[in-house]
Amino acid sequence: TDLDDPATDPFDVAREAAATLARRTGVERHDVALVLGSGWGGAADLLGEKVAEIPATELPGFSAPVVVGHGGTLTSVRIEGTDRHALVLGARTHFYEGRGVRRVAHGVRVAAAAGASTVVLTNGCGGLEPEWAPGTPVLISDHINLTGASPLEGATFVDLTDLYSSRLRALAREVDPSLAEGVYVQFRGPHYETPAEVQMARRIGGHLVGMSTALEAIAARHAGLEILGISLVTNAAAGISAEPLSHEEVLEAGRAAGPRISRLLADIVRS
Ligand SMILES: Nc1nc2[nH]c(I)nc2c(=O)[nH]1
Repeated sequence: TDLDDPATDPFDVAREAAATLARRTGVERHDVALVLGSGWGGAADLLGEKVAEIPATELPGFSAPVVVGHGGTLTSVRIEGTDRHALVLGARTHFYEGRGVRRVAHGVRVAAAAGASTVVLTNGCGGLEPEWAPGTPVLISDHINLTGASPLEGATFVDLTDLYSSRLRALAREVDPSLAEGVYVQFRGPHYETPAEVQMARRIGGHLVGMSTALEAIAARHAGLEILGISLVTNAAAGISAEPLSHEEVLEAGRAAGPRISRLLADIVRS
C-alpha cells in the first residue's frame, strides 16, 4: 500500500483505508466528508455525536502530517437529528510538503471510497478584498490552479464546470445570506505571495490566495463527489494592507472566528 510506488494504484489504497475505517468505526457508510483547514477545527464538535476518532497514521496511505492540523485524526460523527454520518478529515497533506499529489488527494479519495457523495473543503487563506476583515468566511465560486500540478495521472480528462457546486452554495446562502463569494487561487507555497504576485492574482480574477484546496477539489470531482468550498480569510494578502504577514496573526484570526464559522459549517452540513 505504498503510494510512492508508481505501480501502486492509489484508489486501491483509498479502498483499503475506507475498509479499515468502516471496520474501526463500525460505520458502514460516511455520507459527507469535511476537510478542516486553519480555523475550522471546532466544526466537528457541533455536528453531532462523535462515534470514533482514529489517528490518520493508522490508516493506509496517510503520512504523518508535517504540520499536525487538528491532531492528524479522522473523526466519524453521527450528524445530529439524522442517520447520516460525517467523516471529518483532520489530517490534510499540503502540496508544499513535497510528499506527492497522491497524498494530497488521498483524503477525498478515502471519503469517496467510504461512500460519501459530498465533500466540504475548508481552508484559511489571504483575502484580496479590503472589506473582508480577518475572520470572514467566503464561499469559493471557482479556483485558479497556479501550482502547475494535477492530482490526476495519465489521460484522465475531467470536466471542472461548476466544480464548486452552485446547488450547495445556494444551500449555504440559505443558512447565511450574508456569505460573500470569491475565486480561490492556489499557489504552491510554502512561502506567502509577494505583493506583485497578489496583484497578478487580482488581475487574473482571483479574490482569495492559498496553498491548498484546488488540487483536492479536482481529485474530488474525479472521484464523483459534489463539492462545497469555504475559505476563512485569516489575513489580508500581501500588499493589500500596509502590515507584513505574521503567522501569529493568521492563527489568532482563525481562533477568533472559530465559534461562528464552526456553527455555520455545522448548520450547512445539517441542512
Ligand atoms: N498563499 C497563501 N496562503 C495562505 N494561507 C493563509 I492562513 N494565509 C495565506 C496567504 O496570505 N497566502
